[in-house]
Amino acid sequence: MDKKIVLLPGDGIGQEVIHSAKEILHAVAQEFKHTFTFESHDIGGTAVDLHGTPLPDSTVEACKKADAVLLGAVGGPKWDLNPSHLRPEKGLLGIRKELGLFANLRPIKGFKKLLPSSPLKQEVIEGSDLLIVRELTGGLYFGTPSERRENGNSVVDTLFYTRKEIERIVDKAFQAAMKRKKQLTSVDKANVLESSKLWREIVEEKKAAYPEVVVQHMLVDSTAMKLITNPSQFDVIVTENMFGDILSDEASVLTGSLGMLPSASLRDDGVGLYEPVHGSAPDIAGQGIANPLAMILSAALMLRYSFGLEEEAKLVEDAVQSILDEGYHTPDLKMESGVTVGTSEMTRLIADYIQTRNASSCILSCYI
Ligand SMILES: NC(=O)c1ccc[n+]([C@@H]2O[C@H](COP(=O)([O-])OP(=O)(O)OC[C@H]3O[C@@H](n4cnc5c(N)ncnc54)[C@H](O)[C@@H]3O)[C@@H](O)[C@H]2O)c1
Ligand SMILES: CC(C)[C@H](C(=O)O)[C@@H](O)C(=O)O
Ligand SMILES: [Mg+2]
Repeated sequence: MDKKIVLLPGDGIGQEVIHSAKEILHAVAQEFKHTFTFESHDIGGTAVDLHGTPLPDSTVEACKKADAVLLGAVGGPKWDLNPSHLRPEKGLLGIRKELGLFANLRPIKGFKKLLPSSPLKQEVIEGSDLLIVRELTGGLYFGTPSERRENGNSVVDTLFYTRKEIERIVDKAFQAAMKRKKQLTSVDKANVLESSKLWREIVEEKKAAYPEVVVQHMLVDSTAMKLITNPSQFDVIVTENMFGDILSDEASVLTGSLGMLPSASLRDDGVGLYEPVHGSAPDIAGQGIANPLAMILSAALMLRYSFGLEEEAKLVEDAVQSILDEGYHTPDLKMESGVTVGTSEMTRLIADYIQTRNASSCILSCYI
């Protein structure tokens, strides 16, 4: 299979973990005889510095022509005082909107051996395996006007959703639920927000088309509590843009680190941008200790969703589990015992596993 992949490293540890994804994809390509070609483009703060904008037209054009896009992370203190239109985060929101990536899938699955990154008890998190389906191109992030008024002394953000925007993400979530445990939790703030009332109405209407799916509505505040006290009650969660952003970072404690959560940002025709849930982590950038697994697992999602390469995706995921089973982990992860490694060593261990594991299964199949 021949595929053209655009890499958007961005800023901070985005620059480091994107190398890891590329190395893993090289290993996959070599083992399965695919041709993946890579093209890097600027986004975020790096693009502000080089081109005077967080999202150059050349980046948008390249992403539109690509078979898939991998993004590292954007942002950092260097750009914190930039005017709003030059903030690195505008580049990220811009590319999501330009590509029409309305559905952000954030799977949260604990890997064996990893301890939670908080004082949560191991038995609370055991068996938690959920999927947050986050609406990505609407809501507060994109509402207008969002500007200072009264000489800068008052401000407004608008939470705006159309029926169509809610319907398509709710459909996506029902479809995901049909492939999993047929259990859907729709999270909103319908006791206060009009947008949530419309959201709830639409979920109720859509139920008829998916009669096998058991649906519950939950308010976002109590969901935040239940997510870390009884996570195994959840399977698929669907929610609006900002609630999904906050709940997914919270849910990352179940997996041991924010550095473990991958995501796929999709539209309906298979076009996708794949990005870790974490940010540019300025506190550890440049030290070679960033956990590359969220980025590598995002590349696995790309193989599965954009290229239909299930075996390859599964091999990458198995490689991650096996290397963790052997006790190797980056400093952000906690284990009872094990060996602490940096970004490049962790990446090499996974690439080696992919190459040797696939070679041994090939030798075996040659003899059978
Ligand atoms: N998708 C994105 O590009 C994205 C996502 C979130 C935040 N951001 C941006 O990143 C910048 C920093 O934001 P923040 O500090 O609130 O969030 P962050 O996700 O960058 O970091 C939060 C904490 O998690 C740790 N962490 C995150 N990823 C890690 C990894 N792979 N390995 C080890 N530790 C990891 C960091 O060291 C930090 O202590 C901001 O400019 C923010 O806007 C970008
Ligand atoms: C950087 C920011 C705009 C972004 C978001 O809120 O969507 C990030 O937090 C994420 O989760 O991808
Ligand atoms: Mg976030």
